[in-house]
Amino acid sequence: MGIQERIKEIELEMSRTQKNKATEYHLGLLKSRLAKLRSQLLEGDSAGKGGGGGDRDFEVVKYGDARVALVGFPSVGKSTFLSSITQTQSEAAAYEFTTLTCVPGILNYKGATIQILDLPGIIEGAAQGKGRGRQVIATARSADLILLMLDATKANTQAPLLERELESVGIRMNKRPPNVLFKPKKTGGIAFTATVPLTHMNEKLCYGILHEFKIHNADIVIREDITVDEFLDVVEGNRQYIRCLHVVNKIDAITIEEVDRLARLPNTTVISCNLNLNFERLLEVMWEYLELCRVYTRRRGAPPDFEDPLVLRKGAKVIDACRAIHRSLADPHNFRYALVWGLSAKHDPQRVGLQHDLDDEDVIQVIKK
Ligand SMILES: Nc1nc2c(ncn2[C@@H]2O[C@H](COP(=O)(O)OP(=O)(O)OP(=O)(O)O)[C@@H](O)[C@H]2O)c(=O)[nH]1
Ligand SMILES: [K+]
Ligand SMILES: [Mg+2]
Repeated sequence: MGIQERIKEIELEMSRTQKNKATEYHLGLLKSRLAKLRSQLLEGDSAGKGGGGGDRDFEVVKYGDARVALVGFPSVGKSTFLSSITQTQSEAAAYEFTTLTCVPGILNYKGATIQILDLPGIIEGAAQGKGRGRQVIATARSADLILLMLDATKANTQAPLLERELESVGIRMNKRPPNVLFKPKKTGGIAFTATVPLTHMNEKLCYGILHEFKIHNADIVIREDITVDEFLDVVEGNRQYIRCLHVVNKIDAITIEEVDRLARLPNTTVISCNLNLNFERLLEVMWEYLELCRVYTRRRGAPPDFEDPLVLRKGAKVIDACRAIHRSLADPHNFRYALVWGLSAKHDPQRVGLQHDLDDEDVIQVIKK
């Protein structure tokens, strides 16, 4: 029996099993078997078996400070959107599957260079290799932000279908990794600790799942009330935690009441490419979701360079800024101290070391030895 059939079989068994205390353990084990098979499917892809291989023209080199992927059903307006916010013209048309490959564009925003990838439309079953599904999903995995583009007239059904496709290949949207320590070892058996009461899991199920994965020695410390699925995410370890924003396009085609309702959904921004509506707002939300941090450099005796900031991740320290200027600068042999002006500074300027936390729009001057 192939992997696909075994997946189908387990899904069927799960759907037939009633959910209650008595079946909790059994369902947990089925879930772990399912997770294992799905991972095998993914690994098969990256090894070039399955539908993933032989598509060099699909791969686009990462460029700029961050990468945003446009994912959605056919004809929701992904290409129209790319052509509206970048200089790149990606062919758009009223028929499905107009776009057949990955088309990159560049957006310059607030001093940052953001790569936007227009992708072919995906349909239900994409994760199993329908259409260009696998290549699209592999590209989505490499993004810092996924824009899940939806057609306003079908948003209610499209959103959950797309989410399921992406989740089935290990993409976790707008989630943080579970607060669990998991450390496989060579010997010593399983050491299990939960620092909080567990309401969806228990120690026995944890052992059962680890047994499924042939893990017999490991330290486990569970620090939050996780679900079985979250425990599997930790054990498998190949999940991709990515920010995701739902972009509802074509709001010109629905009633104002419906626009209002959609706009209030979590992680959602509504737009119309046809009417050029709400782009400013979308860019602001995108910026927020990318969690970037701009740091302006200044040379001794010169004003700060506000044109070309260092673009770092939120939470960046002085050491990250130094590395972005030049690798050798973060070396304690070269770095003496830095002067920092801005939100992170107690006074302007503050004299700081490599571990100082920077804030968006700080100004930095590095003093070398
Ligand atoms: N009413 C309306 N139509 C739009 C809007 N944006 C795009 N369209 C139309 O939707 C159709 C599909 O647009 P595309 O940009 O090709 O869609 P896509 O998602 O790239 O489609 P594929 O590449 O086939 O997956 C075109 O006829 C566009 O003119 C919009 O805001 N409102
Ligand atoms: K289209
Ligand atoms: Mg397109």
